[in-house]
Amino acid sequence: MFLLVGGTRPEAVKLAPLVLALRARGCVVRVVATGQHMRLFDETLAAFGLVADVRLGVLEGARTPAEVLGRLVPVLAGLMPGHKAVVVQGDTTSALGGALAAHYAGVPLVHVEAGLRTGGPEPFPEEMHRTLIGQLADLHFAPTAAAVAALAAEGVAGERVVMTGNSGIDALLWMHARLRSDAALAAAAAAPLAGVDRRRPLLLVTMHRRENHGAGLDAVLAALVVLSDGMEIVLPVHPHPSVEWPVHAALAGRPGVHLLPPLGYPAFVWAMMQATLALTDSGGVQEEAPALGLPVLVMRGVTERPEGLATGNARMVGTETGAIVAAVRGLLMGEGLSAMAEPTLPYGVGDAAGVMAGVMVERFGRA
Ligand SMILES: CC(=O)N[C@@H]1[C@@H](OP(=O)(O)OP(=O)(O)OC[C@H]2O[C@@H](n3ccc(=O)[nH]c3=O)[C@H](O)[C@@H]2O)O[C@H](CO)[C@@H](O)[C@@H]1O
Repeated sequence: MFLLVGGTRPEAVKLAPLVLALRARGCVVRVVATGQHMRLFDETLAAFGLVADVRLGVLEGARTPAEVLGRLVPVLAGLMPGHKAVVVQGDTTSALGGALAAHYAGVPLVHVEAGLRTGGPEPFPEEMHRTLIGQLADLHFAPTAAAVAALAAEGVAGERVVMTGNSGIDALLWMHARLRSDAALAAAAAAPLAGVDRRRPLLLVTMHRRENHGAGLDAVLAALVVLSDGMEIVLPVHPHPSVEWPVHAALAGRPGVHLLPPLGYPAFVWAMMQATLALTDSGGVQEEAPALGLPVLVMRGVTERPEGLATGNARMVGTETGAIVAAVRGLLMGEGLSAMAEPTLPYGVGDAAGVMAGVMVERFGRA
C-alpha cells in the first residue's frame, strides 16, 4: 500500500496522474488530504475523478507554516505504519510534514518534483521545504535534467534519482484533450469567461507567492490599473486575505477587469487556452504555459524553473510597475510575442506518472 500526502491545489494536480497510474498497475493507494487548502484540494482531485481516502481535520485555525507543520506531523506519523512507501510532491508545508512523518516512522519516502532549486533563500519557505525534503527522500523523481544536476550537486546518490518529467504536464495534456473532445465540459469550463470582450487581448493573471504580499502586490496592481485600459484582464483571486483584500480594493469594478474566484482546474486550463499572455508568480503556470504556447511573464526575482526561459516561452519581469507595463505593452505590440507562443515541452512530454509508477512497482512491489 502506498500513502500519498497532499494539501494544496498544485499537489492535487501533480499527484492525481500518479494515483491513476499506480492504480492502473494494480497498486493499492491511499490519498491523505492534510486540510491545508481542503476545498481547493478536493475540487482539484474531483476534476480527475478522485476523492481523498483520508481527510485530516487538525488544521482549523492554523495560520502560519509553523502551526500547520506542528499539528500535521504527529497525526501523519500515526498513519504511516503498514505502508510500503510515502509520496509527497513539491514544496508545501504539507509535503514537508509528510516527509518528516515518514522519516520518523521509518517508511521509505518518495519525492515528486525533486531537485528544483533557486540556489538562494527565496522563495520562502518553499526553497527550504524542498531542500529539507531532498535530504529525507529515498527516491527522487526529478522532472528535468537541471533538477537531476541540482540533486547530484547536493551529493544525492545517482541510483536514488530518476528523471521523469513533471506530472503536471501529464495532467495538463490530459485535461487539454478532454476540453477539446467533451463539449459539455468545455462549455462549463468556458462559463467563468462569459463577460470577457473577445475582441481585445486577454491577459491572464495569477498571484499568490508570499514574498510578493505587500509592496510587490501593490506595484503589480498599479500596473494592472494602467494596463486595463487596452486589454481584458482575467484574475482568479487567491483566497489569502493578503491577496484578496488589496486586489479587490484596487481593481473591483474597473472596466475590462474580471476578478474571479479561484477557477476549477478545467476552467483554468480553458482560460490558459484562450489567453494572449499570462502574468504570474505561480510555479505550475510557468510549466503549463509553454506546453500550450501561452507566452508567460514571471513576476518573481528568481525562478527554480529556468527551462521555460531557455526555450524562450517565459521571461522574468519582477514586480515593478513600470517593468510590467512595458513588458506587456511591448509584447502586445508584436515585439517577440510569436516567438514566445511557440509550444514547447521543456518540463515533460506527458508520460511522467507512468514512469514514476513503473519505478515504484519495481522498487517497492505492487500491493
Ligand atoms: C515556489 C513554487 O513555485 N512552488 C510551487 C507551488 O505551486 P504553484 O505556485 O504552482 O501554485 P498555484 O499557482 O496555486 O497552482 C498552480 C496549479 O493550479 C492550477 N490553477 C491555478 C489557478 C486557478 O484559479 N485554478 C487552477 O486550477 C494551475 O493550472 C496549476 O496547475 O507549490 C507546488 C506544490 O508543491 C509546487 O509544485 C510548485 O513548485
